[in-house]
Amino acid sequence: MSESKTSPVDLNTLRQDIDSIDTQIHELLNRRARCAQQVAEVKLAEFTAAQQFESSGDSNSSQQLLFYRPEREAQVLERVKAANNGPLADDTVAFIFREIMSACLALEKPMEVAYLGPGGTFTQAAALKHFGHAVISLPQASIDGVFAKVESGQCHYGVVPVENSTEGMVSHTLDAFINSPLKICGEVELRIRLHLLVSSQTSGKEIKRICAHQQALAQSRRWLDANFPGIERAAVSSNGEAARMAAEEEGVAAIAGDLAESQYGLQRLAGNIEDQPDNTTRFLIIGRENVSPSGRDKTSLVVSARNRPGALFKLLEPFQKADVMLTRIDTRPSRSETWTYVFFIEFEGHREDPKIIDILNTIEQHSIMFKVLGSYPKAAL
Ligand SMILES: C=C(O[C@@H]1C=C(C(=O)O)C=C[C@H]1O)C(=O)O
Repeated sequence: MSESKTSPVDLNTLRQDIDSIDTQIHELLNRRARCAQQVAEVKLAEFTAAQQFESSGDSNSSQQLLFYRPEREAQVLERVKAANNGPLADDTVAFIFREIMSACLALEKPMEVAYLGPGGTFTQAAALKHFGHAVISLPQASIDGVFAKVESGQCHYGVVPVENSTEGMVSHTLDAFINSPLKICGEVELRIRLHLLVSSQTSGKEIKRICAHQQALAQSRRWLDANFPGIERAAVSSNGEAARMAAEEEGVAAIAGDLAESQYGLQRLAGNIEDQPDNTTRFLIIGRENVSPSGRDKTSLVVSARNRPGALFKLLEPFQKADVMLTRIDTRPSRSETWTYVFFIEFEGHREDPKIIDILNTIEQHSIMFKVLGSYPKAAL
């Protein structure tokens, strides 16, 4: 005879248990929030003391930057994942703690994050995944617009797409870095799941036109050929814009993600219609401050060498000698001189690690242009 038959657990008792656990979680959450507030007070006191010596009058904006510590947040997320014994999945607990930290930090004043808009795009989803939902996310019309908002100090951080697993690099983002003083402060990876969405007025009726960003159309082309042959497809400026059109025009369907679906109150006719099941986009967090080491970091570098035999080899050799893992390398034509190239190199480690300092010094000697774009924690979610 099974255990549950001899001593059936009563539903009411279970619910009382849940209520009592919730009360404890609630108390602990507020205890944690008070602790985070105290950390903020300590940081502010240290900052104010340091300023008395430097006397560089500073704004509210940089006070907010003082409270937010990307490397510490990455460590918290890694720690909860490592300590997790289930039944909740590691990623699930990390997401919950992501939101807890976001809410604690927003007690001071929510951070403002610029992203490539409009609302409902995957870049907004990436911003919320990285910072949690307590930030204020502000849509910008272009990648340059995102850089400008952060450079001017109007926003604390920015989020821009940098590469897609099926479509390759977003070259505009790489080019923007070359002339910008901003630093890479983090990275986010997002599984891109595309859905066919319609408004309630279109649901059940004929679809006359399917709108989406050209990348989303390309990423679901085979599915569309099989399921909607002969229906007009229109490329629009973003998935968010496609969702807005579907919400307003009868007979229009959009291909977009979860966030656009909920923001525009659309219905899902078909889910996960992307042709590549592991379709992923990587985004970068850009900011004005360097990030301290978290222990699990990456560094991005842009460098240009004299155009002569073995130039690229000379740039890469120090990594091999020091046994440092390269995570990506890309080439872009240099804007200043025809047929010269700049290389974007990404590798594991932080610019303050002694081994990395040596590598960077060697590379700088072999290059005509050299710029560390930033060291930042590897994506933890
Ligand atoms: C509490 C701190 O400050 C902020 C809040 C954090 C949190 O809630 O865990 C973590 C890092 C910071 O963004 C801290 O630096 O420890």
